[in-house]
Amino acid sequence: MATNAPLIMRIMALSINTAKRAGVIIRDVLKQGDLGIVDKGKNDPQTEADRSAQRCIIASLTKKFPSIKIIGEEGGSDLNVCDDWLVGEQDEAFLKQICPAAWQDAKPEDFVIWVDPLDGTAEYTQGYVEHVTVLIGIAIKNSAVGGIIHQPFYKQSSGELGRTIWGLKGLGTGGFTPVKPPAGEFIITTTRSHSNALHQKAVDVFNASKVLKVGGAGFKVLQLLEGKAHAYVFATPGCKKWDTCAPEAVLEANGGTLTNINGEHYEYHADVEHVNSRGVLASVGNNHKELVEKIPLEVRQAVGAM
Ligand SMILES: Nc1ncnc2c1ncn2[C@@H]1O[C@H](COP(=O)(O)O)[C@@H](O)[C@H]1OP(=O)(O)O
Ligand SMILES: [Mg+2]
Ligand SMILES: [Mg+2]
Ligand SMILES: [Mg+2]
Repeated sequence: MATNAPLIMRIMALSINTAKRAGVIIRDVLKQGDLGIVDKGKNDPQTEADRSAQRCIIASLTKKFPSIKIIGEEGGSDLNVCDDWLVGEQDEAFLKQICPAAWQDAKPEDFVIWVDPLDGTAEYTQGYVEHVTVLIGIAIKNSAVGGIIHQPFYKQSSGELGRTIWGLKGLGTGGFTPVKPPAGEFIITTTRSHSNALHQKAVDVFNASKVLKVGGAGFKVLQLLEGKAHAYVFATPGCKKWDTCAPEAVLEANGGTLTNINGEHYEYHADVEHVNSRGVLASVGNNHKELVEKIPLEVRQAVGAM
């Protein structure tokens, strides 16, 4: 069964276990205490956990799927990793599911895998570890189709640390229970570390009943999926394709929508520009278009020109 399953199913099943292994690395680096922080730019830190988790993920996926294009946030990594970091086992429970017909015949050259080994690095270095996620996004022919969002520091009721959420368009989601956000309120989730005056203007026009400021694209989309917020607004460039590919796929597999602030989907082919230059707008209801129209034209024009 496992080796005969369609490629997308095998990639998803290996990515689930690889994201979990990366989560262990992220917890271990924090435990050991020396984060090895390097500044890549303004408000853009990288730690030993980002570097090591990326090596683990890319080495494992490359070994099993050598002809598939993989793009990771931390650039070209040394893939000569210890055996302990090489994940070869696929998640068997995931493989038992039926592959949606649309993806059954996808070939290696149709795929791009977008890897954010640690989303929410600023929050990781500041102790907001529950905002941290590992993101593995799977694009087929330009579109975000499948995604894994692993939360290394999520405390399960059993006491176990970490949980792994997946989504595949046409199949659905797993690893959590989707909840609808409360009716009669409008709660926005947004950045806590990359705001500016223009972005704030876009948030303000919604006149939200509550604005949650949290780190990471993965964590914000989880808040939408678990009914903590109605919309995710990020009206500034800065996040990249590896930040949105997995969250977009998981959210949309559950009926939500993730686009730029003009309501257009991003493209995820191998040659696309990495920056999401027109920000992010994500929602769970069926009023995405209305939300887009609320963002003032001057904000949309200014974000597009940044
Ligand atoms: N200006 C920026 N420079 C670099 N990364 C950014 C920037 N803005 C957002 N990001 C990435 O998008 C994620 C979501 O942004 P925010 O938390 O501000 O809403 C951040 O955790 C960060 O990912 P990462 O932590 O993987 O570098
Ligand atoms: Mg980063
Ligand atoms: Mg990120
Ligand atoms: Mg990252």
